[in-house]
Amino acid sequence: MIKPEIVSILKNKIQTIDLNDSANILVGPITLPVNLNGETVTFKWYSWLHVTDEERQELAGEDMTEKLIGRLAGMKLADSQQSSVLVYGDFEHADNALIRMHSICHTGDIFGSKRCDCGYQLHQSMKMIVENGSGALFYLANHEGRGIGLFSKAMAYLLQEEGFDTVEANLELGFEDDSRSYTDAISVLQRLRSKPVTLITNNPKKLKALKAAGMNAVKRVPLWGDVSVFNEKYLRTKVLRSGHLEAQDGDSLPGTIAR
Ligand SMILES: Nc1nc2c(ncn2[C@@H]2O[C@H](COP(=O)(O)OP(=O)(O)OP(=O)(O)O)[C@@H](O)[C@H]2O)c(=O)[nH]1
Repeated sequence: MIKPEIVSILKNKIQTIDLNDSANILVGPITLPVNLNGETVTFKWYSWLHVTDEERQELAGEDMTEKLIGRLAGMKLADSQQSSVLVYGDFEHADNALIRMHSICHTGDIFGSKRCDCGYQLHQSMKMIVENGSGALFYLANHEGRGIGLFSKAMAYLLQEEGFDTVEANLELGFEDDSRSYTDAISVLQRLRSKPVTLITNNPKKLKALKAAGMNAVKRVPLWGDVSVFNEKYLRTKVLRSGHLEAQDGDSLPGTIAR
């Protein structure tokens, strides 16, 4: 039996976002003070849970929060992946909002690996959002290795140590180069803001995904940086093989990544 006071604390912080054949259950906002380059910056944090159509129907009704809490302990959510979003400023109403759709990178974001530019992009985009005054960083937890998962990424890294590039390594292991979906994140974005956004990315596929979801007024700002001998080939492969838009004069870096 879930105590009524527990339900009443959580009820107003849980909402369902319906998709065609499934749903996302969004929880938040939660106050999240973050250490950003030595300064404390306060974000509003949300996480969401993707549920199937069947689960949505089972949870439906006035007592949805109670039913959800009742199932939570049995759902083994730590064994799967849930994504989240850090929101800054008056995200719903601000005229200019910067968005980052950041694919999880255990090695780059957590360990600070220099084999990719992910850790740099994560921290730099948080900084850009705060400097802009409004924005959101979506941290997409089922995107590891451009959708192949951490274990497979470890295997892909071993192939890369033998000379395969990042795209070839994915293909040799039986994956597509890029199998990421932005549908869930876009549904959350559309719930939190209906005005135009500017996307921080070098990847035109991300812009295309937002436009395909009906968000026509989307602009882009590039984000290149932290180029080193360890990731130069990886970055060049993104431009040459994965369709990333190369740096222009005036972008932070890298002059070395040329066609
Ligand atoms: N399969 C594979 N994935 C990698 C490798 N290095 C980084 N990643 C993953 O690539 C994802 C980031 O994708 P990128 O192609 O670097 O960049 P992007 O997100 O498409 O584009 P930007 O928005 O410009 O950053 C993260 O999920 C990383 O885990 C690699 O060598 N092989």
